Amino acid sequence: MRISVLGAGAWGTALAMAAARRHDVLLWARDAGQAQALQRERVNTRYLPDHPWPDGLQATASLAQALAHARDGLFLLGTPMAALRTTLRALPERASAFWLCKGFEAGTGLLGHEIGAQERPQARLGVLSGPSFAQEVAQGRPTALVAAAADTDLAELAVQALHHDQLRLYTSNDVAGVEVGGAVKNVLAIATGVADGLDLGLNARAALITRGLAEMSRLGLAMGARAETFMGLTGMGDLVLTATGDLSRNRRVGLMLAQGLALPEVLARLGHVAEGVYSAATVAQRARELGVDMPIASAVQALLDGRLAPREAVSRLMQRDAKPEWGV
Ligand SMILES: NC(=O)c1ccc[n+]([C@@H]2O[C@H](COP(=O)([O-])OP(=O)(O)OC[C@H]3O[C@@H](n4cnc5c(N)ncnc54)[C@H](O)[C@@H]3O)[C@@H](O)[C@H]2O)c1
Ligand SMILES: O=P(O)(O)OC[C@H](O)CO
Repeated sequence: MRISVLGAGAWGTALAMAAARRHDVLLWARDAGQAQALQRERVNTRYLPDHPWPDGLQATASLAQALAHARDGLFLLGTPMAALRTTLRALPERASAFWLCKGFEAGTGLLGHEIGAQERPQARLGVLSGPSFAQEVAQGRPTALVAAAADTDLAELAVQALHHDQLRLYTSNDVAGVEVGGAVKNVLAIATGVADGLDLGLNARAALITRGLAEMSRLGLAMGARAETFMGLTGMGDLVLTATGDLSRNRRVGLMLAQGLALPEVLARLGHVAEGVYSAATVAQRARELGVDMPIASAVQALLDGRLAPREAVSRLMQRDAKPEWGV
Protein backbone atom coordinates (compact mmCIF):
# COMPACT_ATOMS: atom_id res chain seq x y z
CA MET A 1 0.00 0.00 0.00
CA ARG A 2 1.18 3.56 -0.68
CA ILE A 3 1.02 5.70 2.44
CA SER A 4 1.80 9.39 2.92
CA VAL A 5 2.35 10.73 6.40
CA LEU A 6 1.84 14.50 6.55
CA GLY A 7 3.76 16.06 9.44
CA ALA A 8 7.23 14.91 10.54
CA GLY A 9 7.08 15.39 14.31
CA ALA A 10 7.64 12.56 16.80
CA TRP A 11 4.37 10.74 16.21
CA GLY A 12 4.15 11.12 12.43
CA THR A 13 7.72 9.83 12.17
CA ALA A 14 7.17 6.88 14.53
CA LEU A 15 4.09 5.66 12.63
CA ALA A 16 5.77 6.26 9.26
CA MET A 17 8.63 4.02 10.44
CA ALA A 18 6.18 1.35 11.64
CA ALA A 19 4.21 1.36 8.36
CA ALA A 20 7.39 1.37 6.23
CA ARG A 21 8.32 -2.12 7.43
CA ARG A 22 5.72 -3.45 4.98
CA HIS A 23 4.59 -0.53 2.82
CA ASP A 24 5.88 2.21 0.55
CA VAL A 25 5.79 5.28 2.82
CA LEU A 26 6.50 8.94 2.10
CA LEU A 27 6.87 11.35 5.05
CA TRP A 28 6.16 15.02 4.33
CA ALA A 29 7.93 17.73 6.36
CA ARG A 30 6.86 21.30 5.64
CA ASP A 31 10.42 22.55 6.14
CA ALA A 32 12.66 21.85 3.11
CA GLY A 33 15.84 21.80 5.21
CA GLN A 34 14.31 19.29 7.61
CA ALA A 35 13.14 17.05 4.76
CA GLN A 36 16.61 17.06 3.19
CA ALA A 37 18.23 16.22 6.54
CA LEU A 38 15.73 13.39 7.14
CA GLN A 39 16.41 11.92 3.71
CA ARG A 40 20.17 12.24 4.08
CA GLU A 41 20.53 11.03 7.67
CA ARG A 42 17.66 8.53 7.65
CA VAL A 43 16.85 9.39 11.25
CA ASN A 44 14.71 12.20 12.72
CA THR A 45 17.44 13.78 14.84
CA ARG A 46 15.20 16.50 16.25
CA TYR A 47 12.13 14.50 17.28
CA LEU A 48 13.21 10.83 17.40
CA PRO A 49 17.00 10.59 17.60
CA ASP A 50 18.62 7.12 17.87
CA HIS A 51 15.95 5.41 15.75
CA PRO A 52 17.24 4.71 12.20
CA TRP A 53 14.66 4.42 9.44
CA PRO A 54 13.66 1.24 7.62
CA ASP A 55 14.36 1.13 3.87
CA GLY A 56 10.71 1.64 2.87
CA LEU A 57 10.57 5.19 4.27
CA GLN A 58 11.41 8.31 2.23
CA ALA A 59 11.02 12.00 3.10
CA THR A 60 9.97 14.98 1.01
CA ALA A 61 9.20 18.67 1.42
CA SER A 62 6.95 18.58 -1.66
CA LEU A 63 3.33 18.47 -0.58
CA ALA A 64 2.30 17.83 -4.19
CA GLN A 65 4.50 14.72 -4.27
CA ALA A 66 3.09 13.46 -0.96
CA LEU A 67 -0.48 14.04 -2.15
CA ALA A 68 0.16 12.19 -5.42
CA HIS A 69 1.92 9.30 -3.64
CA ALA A 70 -1.13 8.22 -1.59
CA ARG A 71 -3.88 9.41 -3.94
CA ASP A 72 -5.19 5.81 -4.12
CA GLY A 73 -3.71 4.70 -0.80
CA LEU A 74 -3.84 6.06 2.72
CA PHE A 75 -2.96 9.40 4.34
CA LEU A 76 -1.90 9.67 7.99
CA LEU A 77 -2.15 13.26 9.21
CA GLY A 78 0.56 13.77 11.84
CA THR A 79 0.37 17.52 12.41
CA PRO A 80 -0.81 19.01 15.70
CA MET A 81 -4.53 19.77 16.04
CA ALA A 82 -3.93 23.43 15.15
CA ALA A 83 -2.91 22.41 11.62
CA LEU A 84 -5.52 19.69 11.02
CA ARG A 85 -7.97 21.96 9.17
CA THR A 86 -5.40 23.24 6.66
CA THR A 87 -3.99 19.74 6.19
CA LEU A 88 -7.44 18.29 5.48
CA ARG A 89 -8.09 21.12 3.03
CA ALA A 90 -4.99 20.10 1.06
CA LEU A 91 -6.15 16.48 0.60
CA PRO A 92 -7.79 15.15 -2.58
CA GLU A 93 -11.61 15.42 -2.32
CA ARG A 94 -12.06 11.64 -1.97
CA ALA A 95 -8.94 10.80 0.01
CA SER A 96 -8.77 8.05 2.63
CA ALA A 97 -7.20 9.52 5.76
CA PHE A 98 -6.72 9.14 9.52
CA TRP A 99 -5.56 11.97 11.74
CA LEU A 100 -3.22 11.25 14.62
CA CYS A 101 -3.74 14.44 16.61
CA LYS A 102 -5.64 14.55 19.89
CA GLY A 103 -7.57 17.64 20.87
CA PHE A 104 -10.31 20.15 20.21
CA GLU A 105 -9.63 22.90 17.68
CA ALA A 106 -8.87 26.12 19.54
CA GLY A 107 -11.42 28.84 18.78
CA THR A 108 -14.11 26.66 17.19
CA GLY A 109 -14.05 23.98 19.92
CA LEU A 110 -14.53 21.31 17.21
CA LEU A 111 -13.26 17.73 17.15
CA GLY A 112 -11.43 16.29 14.15
CA HIS A 113 -14.48 14.54 12.69
CA GLU A 114 -16.45 17.80 12.86
CA ILE A 115 -13.65 19.65 11.04
CA GLY A 116 -13.43 16.82 8.51
CA ALA A 117 -17.17 17.08 7.77
CA GLN A 118 -16.70 20.79 7.04
CA GLU A 119 -13.53 20.56 4.98
CA ARG A 120 -13.67 17.22 3.15
CA PRO A 121 -17.27 15.93 3.27
CA GLN A 122 -16.66 13.41 0.47
CA ALA A 123 -13.46 11.95 1.88
CA ARG A 124 -13.24 8.72 3.91
CA LEU A 125 -11.98 9.90 7.28
CA GLY A 126 -11.16 8.50 10.69
CA VAL A 127 -8.99 8.93 13.76
CA LEU A 128 -6.13 6.80 15.06
CA SER A 129 -5.66 7.02 18.82
CA GLY A 130 -4.74 5.08 21.94
CA PRO A 131 -2.00 4.83 24.58
CA SER A 132 1.17 5.32 22.56
CA PHE A 133 4.37 7.21 23.23
CA ALA A 134 6.14 7.78 19.91
CA GLN A 135 9.48 6.82 21.40
CA GLU A 136 8.26 3.35 22.42
CA VAL A 137 6.66 2.71 19.01
CA ALA A 138 9.95 3.74 17.35
CA GLN A 139 11.75 1.26 19.64
CA GLY A 140 9.40 -1.47 18.44
CA ARG A 141 7.89 -1.98 21.89
CA PRO A 142 4.38 -3.51 22.05
CA THR A 143 1.60 -0.96 21.57
CA ALA A 144 -2.17 -1.14 20.96
CA LEU A 145 -4.07 1.52 18.98
CA VAL A 146 -7.66 2.07 17.89
CA ALA A 147 -8.61 3.01 14.33
CA ALA A 148 -12.03 4.66 14.56
CA ALA A 149 -14.14 5.43 11.50
CA ALA A 150 -17.80 5.37 10.57
CA ASP A 151 -16.76 3.43 7.46
CA THR A 152 -15.77 -0.12 8.49
CA ASP A 153 -13.73 -0.66 5.31
CA LEU A 154 -11.65 2.40 6.11
CA ALA A 155 -10.88 1.12 9.61
CA GLU A 156 -9.76 -2.16 7.98
CA LEU A 157 -7.43 -0.17 5.70
CA ALA A 158 -5.68 1.22 8.81
CA VAL A 159 -5.34 -2.36 10.10
CA GLN A 160 -3.71 -3.42 6.81
CA ALA A 161 -1.39 -0.43 6.99
CA LEU A 162 -0.20 -0.76 10.58
CA HIS A 163 -1.17 -4.01 12.33
CA HIS A 164 1.87 -6.24 12.88
CA ASP A 165 3.73 -8.11 15.64
CA GLN A 166 4.48 -5.14 17.89
CA LEU A 167 1.63 -2.84 16.90
CA ARG A 168 -1.87 -4.12 17.52
CA LEU A 169 -4.80 -2.34 15.87
CA TYR A 170 -8.35 -2.49 17.18
CA THR A 171 -11.23 -0.93 15.28
CA SER A 172 -14.20 1.15 16.46
CA ASN A 173 -17.03 3.15 14.94
CA ASP A 174 -17.36 5.45 17.96
CA VAL A 175 -15.37 8.29 16.42
CA ALA A 176 -16.64 10.96 18.85
CA GLY A 177 -15.86 8.77 21.88
CA VAL A 178 -12.33 8.04 20.69
CA GLU A 179 -11.70 11.73 20.00
CA VAL A 180 -13.11 12.98 23.31
CA GLY A 181 -10.92 10.49 25.20
CA GLY A 182 -7.77 11.62 23.38
CA ALA A 183 -8.52 15.31 23.87
CA VAL A 184 -9.57 15.23 27.53
CA LYS A 185 -6.79 12.90 28.77
CA ASN A 186 -4.22 15.53 27.78
CA VAL A 187 -5.87 18.12 30.02
CA LEU A 188 -6.11 15.62 32.88
CA ALA A 189 -2.43 14.67 32.50
CA ILE A 190 -1.54 18.31 33.19
CA ALA A 191 -3.56 18.00 36.43
CA THR A 192 -1.75 14.84 37.60
CA GLY A 193 1.57 16.43 36.66
CA VAL A 194 0.75 19.37 38.93
CA ALA A 195 -0.33 17.04 41.76
CA ASP A 196 2.85 14.96 41.47
CA GLY A 197 4.98 18.10 41.14
CA LEU A 198 3.51 19.34 44.41
CA ASP A 199 4.19 15.91 45.94
CA LEU A 200 0.55 15.40 46.91
CA GLY A 201 1.00 11.62 46.86
CA LEU A 202 -0.24 8.53 45.10
CA ASN A 203 -3.73 8.71 46.66
CA ALA A 204 -4.26 12.13 45.09
CA ARG A 205 -3.05 10.92 41.70
CA ALA A 206 -5.43 7.93 41.74
CA ALA A 207 -8.32 10.23 42.73
CA LEU A 208 -7.54 12.66 39.90
CA ILE A 209 -7.33 9.86 37.32
CA THR A 210 -10.58 8.27 38.46
CA ARG A 211 -12.58 11.47 38.81
CA GLY A 212 -11.02 12.68 35.56
CA LEU A 213 -12.28 9.57 33.82
CA ALA A 214 -15.77 10.38 35.14
CA GLU A 215 -15.47 13.92 33.67
CA MET A 216 -14.27 12.57 30.34
CA SER A 217 -17.14 10.08 30.19
CA ARG A 218 -19.78 12.69 31.09
CA LEU A 219 -18.60 15.01 28.32
CA GLY A 220 -18.39 12.16 25.83
CA LEU A 221 -21.89 10.86 26.59
CA ALA A 222 -23.27 14.40 26.19
CA MET A 223 -21.58 14.51 22.77
CA GLY A 224 -23.14 11.24 21.62
CA ALA A 225 -20.28 8.85 22.43
CA ARG A 226 -20.70 5.36 23.89
CA ALA A 227 -19.87 4.70 27.56
CA GLU A 228 -17.73 1.60 26.89
CA THR A 229 -15.31 3.60 24.75
CA PHE A 230 -14.11 5.43 27.88
CA MET A 231 -13.27 2.10 29.55
CA GLY A 232 -11.10 1.16 26.57
CA LEU A 233 -7.69 1.98 25.10
CA THR A 234 -8.53 5.51 23.98
CA GLY A 235 -10.22 6.43 27.28
CA MET A 236 -8.92 4.85 30.45
CA GLY A 237 -5.89 3.34 28.67
CA ASP A 238 -4.56 6.60 27.28
CA LEU A 239 -5.48 8.50 30.45
CA VAL A 240 -3.47 6.12 32.65
CA LEU A 241 -0.49 6.24 30.27
CA THR A 242 -0.41 10.01 29.90
CA ALA A 243 -1.25 10.86 33.51
CA THR A 244 1.45 8.58 34.94
CA GLY A 245 4.15 8.21 32.25
CA ASP A 246 7.02 10.69 32.40
CA LEU A 247 7.41 10.52 28.60
CA SER A 248 4.17 12.53 28.40
CA ARG A 249 4.61 16.16 27.35
CA ASN A 250 1.28 17.10 28.96
CA ARG A 251 2.28 15.55 32.27
CA ARG A 252 5.62 17.37 32.06
CA VAL A 253 3.76 20.69 31.58
CA GLY A 254 2.01 20.06 34.92
CA LEU A 255 5.24 19.05 36.65
CA MET A 256 6.96 22.25 35.50
CA LEU A 257 4.01 24.50 36.40
CA ALA A 258 4.10 23.00 39.90
CA GLN A 259 7.76 24.08 40.13
CA GLY A 260 6.58 27.65 39.60
CA LEU A 261 7.69 28.06 35.97
CA ALA A 262 5.54 30.37 33.83
CA LEU A 263 3.71 28.75 30.90
CA PRO A 264 5.82 30.36 28.10
CA GLU A 265 8.98 29.06 29.78
CA VAL A 266 7.41 25.60 30.15
CA LEU A 267 6.50 25.46 26.45
CA ALA A 268 9.95 26.66 25.40
CA ARG A 269 11.60 23.91 27.48
CA LEU A 270 9.26 21.23 26.12
CA GLY A 271 10.15 21.66 22.44
CA HIS A 272 7.12 19.55 21.40
CA VAL A 273 3.40 20.24 21.20
CA ALA A 274 1.38 19.61 24.42
CA GLU A 275 -2.18 19.56 23.13
CA GLY A 276 -3.78 19.83 26.60
CA VAL A 277 -2.54 23.42 26.84
CA TYR A 278 -4.56 24.37 23.76
CA SER A 279 -7.57 22.12 24.41
CA ALA A 280 -8.25 23.03 28.04
CA ALA A 281 -10.27 26.14 27.18
CA THR A 282 -12.28 24.35 24.49
CA VAL A 283 -12.99 21.36 26.75
CA ALA A 284 -14.37 23.83 29.31
CA GLN A 285 -16.32 25.66 26.57
CA ARG A 286 -17.97 22.47 25.20
CA ALA A 287 -18.70 21.31 28.77
CA ARG A 288 -20.37 24.64 29.63
CA GLU A 289 -22.46 24.58 26.45
CA LEU A 290 -23.63 21.04 27.23
CA GLY A 291 -24.18 21.64 30.95
CA VAL A 292 -21.50 19.07 31.91
CA ASP A 293 -19.65 19.48 35.21
CA MET A 294 -15.85 19.20 34.70
CA PRO A 295 -14.17 20.64 37.79
CA ILE A 296 -10.69 19.18 37.14
CA ALA A 297 -10.58 20.42 33.54
CA SER A 298 -11.84 23.85 34.70
CA ALA A 299 -9.13 24.03 37.37
CA VAL A 300 -6.48 23.22 34.74
CA GLN A 301 -7.85 25.94 32.49
CA ALA A 302 -7.77 28.49 35.34
CA LEU A 303 -4.17 27.48 36.06
CA LEU A 304 -3.12 27.83 32.40
CA ASP A 305 -4.88 31.20 32.17
CA GLY A 306 -2.95 32.39 35.22
CA ARG A 307 -6.15 32.83 37.28
CA LEU A 308 -5.04 30.25 39.87
CA ALA A 309 -1.64 29.18 41.21
CA PRO A 310 -0.99 25.40 41.34
CA ARG A 311 -1.77 25.09 45.08
CA GLU A 312 -4.91 27.23 44.70
CA ALA A 313 -6.13 24.96 41.90
CA VAL A 314 -5.74 21.93 44.18
CA SER A 315 -7.49 23.72 47.08
CA ARG A 316 -10.39 24.62 44.82
CA LEU A 317 -10.90 20.95 43.98
CA MET A 318 -10.59 19.80 47.61
CA GLN A 319 -13.04 22.40 48.90
CA ARG A 320 -15.92 21.20 46.75
CA ASP A 321 -19.00 19.98 48.62
CA ALA A 322 -19.35 16.28 49.40
CA LYS A 323 -21.49 14.42 46.83
CA PRO A 324 -22.39 10.89 45.73
CA GLU A 325 -19.64 9.23 43.65
CA TRP A 326 -22.15 8.49 40.87
CA GLY A 327 -24.94 10.77 39.75
CA VAL A 328 -25.30 14.53 40.10
N1 LIG B 1 4.36 12.09 20.39
C1 LIG B 1 3.53 11.15 20.78
O1 LIG B 1 3.91 10.24 21.52
C2 LIG B 1 2.10 11.15 20.29
C3 LIG B 1 1.38 9.96 20.38
C4 LIG B 1 0.05 9.95 19.95
C5 LIG B 1 -0.53 11.11 19.45
N2 LIG B 1 0.21 12.25 19.38
C6 LIG B 1 -0.46 13.44 18.82
O2 LIG B 1 0.07 13.67 17.52
C7 LIG B 1 0.06 15.07 17.23
C8 LIG B 1 1.46 15.49 16.80
O3 LIG B 1 2.30 15.27 17.92
P1 LIG B 1 3.87 15.09 17.82
O4 LIG B 1 4.30 14.42 19.06
O5 LIG B 1 4.26 14.46 16.54
O6 LIG B 1 4.32 16.62 17.85
P2 LIG B 1 5.78 17.22 17.77
O7 LIG B 1 5.81 18.42 18.63
O8 LIG B 1 6.80 16.16 17.97
O9 LIG B 1 5.88 17.66 16.24
C9 LIG B 1 4.91 18.46 15.63
C10 LIG B 1 5.24 18.48 14.15
O10 LIG B 1 4.18 19.10 13.44
C11 LIG B 1 4.76 20.00 12.53
N3 LIG B 1 3.78 21.04 12.22
C12 LIG B 1 3.28 21.98 13.04
N4 LIG B 1 2.42 22.76 12.36
C13 LIG B 1 2.39 22.27 11.10
C14 LIG B 1 1.72 22.65 9.92
N5 LIG B 1 0.91 23.70 9.90
N6 LIG B 1 1.90 21.92 8.80
C15 LIG B 1 2.75 20.86 8.81
N7 LIG B 1 3.42 20.46 9.89
C16 LIG B 1 3.24 21.16 11.01
C17 LIG B 1 6.00 20.53 13.23
O11 LIG B 1 6.90 21.08 12.30
C18 LIG B 1 6.51 19.25 13.85
O12 LIG B 1 7.27 18.53 12.91
C19 LIG B 1 -0.43 15.76 18.51
O13 LIG B 1 -1.79 16.04 18.39
C20 LIG B 1 -0.21 14.71 19.59
O14 LIG B 1 -1.15 14.85 20.65
C21 LIG B 1 1.51 12.30 19.77
O1 LIG C 1 3.21 13.23 25.25
P1 LIG C 1 1.74 13.49 25.28
O2 LIG C 1 1.27 13.97 26.61
O3 LIG C 1 1.33 14.38 24.14
O4 LIG C 1 1.02 12.09 25.04
C1 LIG C 1 1.39 11.33 23.94
C2 LIG C 1 0.30 10.36 23.54
O5 LIG C 1 -0.90 11.03 23.29
C3 LIG C 1 0.10 9.28 24.55
O6 LIG C 1 -0.85 8.35 24.07
